[in-house]
Amino acid sequence: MTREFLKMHGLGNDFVVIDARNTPYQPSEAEVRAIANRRTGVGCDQFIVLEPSDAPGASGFMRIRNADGGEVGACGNASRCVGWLLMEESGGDRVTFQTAAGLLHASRADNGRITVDMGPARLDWSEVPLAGPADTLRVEAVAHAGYAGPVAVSMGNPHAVFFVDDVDAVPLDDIGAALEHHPFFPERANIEFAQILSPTSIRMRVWERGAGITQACGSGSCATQVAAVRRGLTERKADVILDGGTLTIEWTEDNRVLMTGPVAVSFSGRLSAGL
Ligand SMILES: N[C@H](CCC[C@H](N)C(=O)O)C(=O)O
Repeated sequence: MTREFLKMHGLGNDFVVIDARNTPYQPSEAEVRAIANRRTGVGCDQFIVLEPSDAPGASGFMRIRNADGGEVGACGNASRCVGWLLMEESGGDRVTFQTAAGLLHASRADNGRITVDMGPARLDWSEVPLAGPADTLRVEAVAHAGYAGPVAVSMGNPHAVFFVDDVDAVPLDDIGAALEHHPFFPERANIEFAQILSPTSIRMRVWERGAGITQACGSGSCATQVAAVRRGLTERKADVILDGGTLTIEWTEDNRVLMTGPVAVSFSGRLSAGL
């Protein structure tokens, strides 16, 4: 059997997207790894399957798999891509869809950009989760290679945000994996290094759980802005400047995190063999 897919990206964080709302599709971890492989497969950071949803008002369920095959609860850049696809399909300018972390609401913004309400920031240690009670504003138990005390926050997936003076000086290739797998993160973690440029702009680089260094991370940008506001470093709305481009993130007073940025379709294709 073969399946059509769309190759999409948000600021270079790229996805293979399959619409399985009419024909169920639950690939194994090995299948996802093979598709995500940039040498022998299509190549992507995350593999997205759109499934039927029985949640009232939801147009579908977005299943998120990392390149290592694991299923995760949030993927901001892919959420903008799926939101755009669903709005193109309905002709509307807002849409709701389900993820493992809850309902997301997407809407059209200016210049072809998409805004997704990524839901609340989860701030308690047990929600990240961490291995034990800790002050998530500065997790002293997490230290490696001279970096210590990140802010821990969940956007439906775990993040550890380190604030540094110069992100480009951080040897992310060398230390990302050790931090992702730090024992204080029982479900591993996405690792962000952030440099405050002004009260309304942050430069950030990311090592993603299950994917490594990516060009951009939407949920990581949300986590970074929440962390910066909690530390008193930025206003509630700021631009996060990533290797692949810029996202605008607002953490509202009623604890919703709104992410705005572009989406792009790279190409379409067909997957075959064992699908
Ligand atoms: N690139 C995604 C994040 C994927 C998170 C995934 N790496 C995880 O394990 O949680 C984003 O734009 O939010």
